Amino acid sequence: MKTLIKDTMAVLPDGSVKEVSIAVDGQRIAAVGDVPENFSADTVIDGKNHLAIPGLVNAHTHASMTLLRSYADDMNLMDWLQNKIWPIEAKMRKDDIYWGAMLAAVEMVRTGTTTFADMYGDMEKVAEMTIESGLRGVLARGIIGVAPNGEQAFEENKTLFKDFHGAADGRITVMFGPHAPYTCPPDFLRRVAEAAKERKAEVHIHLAETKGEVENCLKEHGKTPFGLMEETGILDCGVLSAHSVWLNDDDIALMKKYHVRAAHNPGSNMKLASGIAPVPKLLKAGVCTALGTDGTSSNNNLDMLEEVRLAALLHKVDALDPLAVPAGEALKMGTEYGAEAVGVKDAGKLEKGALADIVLYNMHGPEWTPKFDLVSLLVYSAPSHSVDTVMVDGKLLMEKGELKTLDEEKILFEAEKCAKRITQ
Ligand SMILES: CSC[C@H]1O[C@@H](n2cnc3c(O)ncnc32)[C@H](O)[C@@H]1O
Ligand SMILES: [Zn+2]
Repeated sequence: MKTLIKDTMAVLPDGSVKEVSIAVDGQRIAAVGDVPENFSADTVIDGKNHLAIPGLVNAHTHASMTLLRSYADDMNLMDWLQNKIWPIEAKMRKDDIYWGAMLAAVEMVRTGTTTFADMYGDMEKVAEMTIESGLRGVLARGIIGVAPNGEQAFEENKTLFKDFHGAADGRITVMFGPHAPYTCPPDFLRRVAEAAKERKAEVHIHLAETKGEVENCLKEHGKTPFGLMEETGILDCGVLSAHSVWLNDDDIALMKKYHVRAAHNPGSNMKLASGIAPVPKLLKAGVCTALGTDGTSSNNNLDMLEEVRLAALLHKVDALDPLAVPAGEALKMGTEYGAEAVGVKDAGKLEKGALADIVLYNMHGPEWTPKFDLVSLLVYSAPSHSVDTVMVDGKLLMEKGELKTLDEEKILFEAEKCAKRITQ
């Protein structure tokens, strides 16, 4: 299957914006500009007055938590988890996970996300969503490593890896998902590290999210969460570290040494009042720092353009420096660095040979007018409903606002039904 996106404005890997045509052949980009004259496309997309970017990467979420959107707000992390979220998650069945994930898929495609890194239970249902929607998914079975379900969750993560790693033409990869240092004891983490290493799998974990987590970790283990991860062997596996808010210089040095990738969640960190991650410091230290929404009960949506905007704004006001995270760097965090963080090779850039994960914004409308600087318009002004066309792996998931793989009305209906049942 060959597609030509003709005469679109495009954000290129060096940050410049140019008018080009983009040729896609199978899963990959065949040319950006200088399209060979004999390129015979099956589909031609008119790119005039559109802006093309590499697809947005949500580097940390819990897709099926869409069912819990607006269920528990204005609480801090541990109060929210222990008193509202964990009790209701205990009532969720496989069907709920599936329809919650499908609801997330609709929202992700509509807002320009092409890859998501997910951690939850019953992840074979999220794999099903990934296969059906056409999205790219980096899936981990979230493991709370204590009785009564720790061992079973660990086994389920191994099964998930066996059944789905590399599935859907390589669109699915599987990681191990020990939830956090405060839910997984050190010996359990050691076993997870061994299992991950045996399979050459990576680890997705919440680390250093709150001040209390770090204080308790120091009290109980005499080490920070990152120090503990080094001791237990988790850092040897390749780690996607969600949050990474409360870090000292030694933690940042460990992140650099072990090539830990941070998934910064500005919306969730603000809403749960967790703190402000030292993002400019991480970027300066050369730590790959991507963006995530977290689940929609702590955000409360999956709109990655909003996270790009929050990242650009939050760190300016925190550092009292308008250059702390410039617009172009924030966009890279949501695209190029995102692809690197979740371990998807050859993605996150509009260049020849890259995976064809492409989002087109329709630039007609007040928020896109006038057009001095298209990256500035995208990061500081554009509404996500101007996402017009979404391609993953060379296949169109949305064209001119029309979803190609998902039955939106049925999904909204079923998700509403599931949410009512679990909250009754
Ligand atoms: C065991 S599956 C994953 C688990 O993580 C919970 N969760 C959602 N958001 C956060 C967060 O910000 N920090 C820690 N844990 C979080 C989710 O509800 C699932 O129980
Ligand atoms: Zn999370």
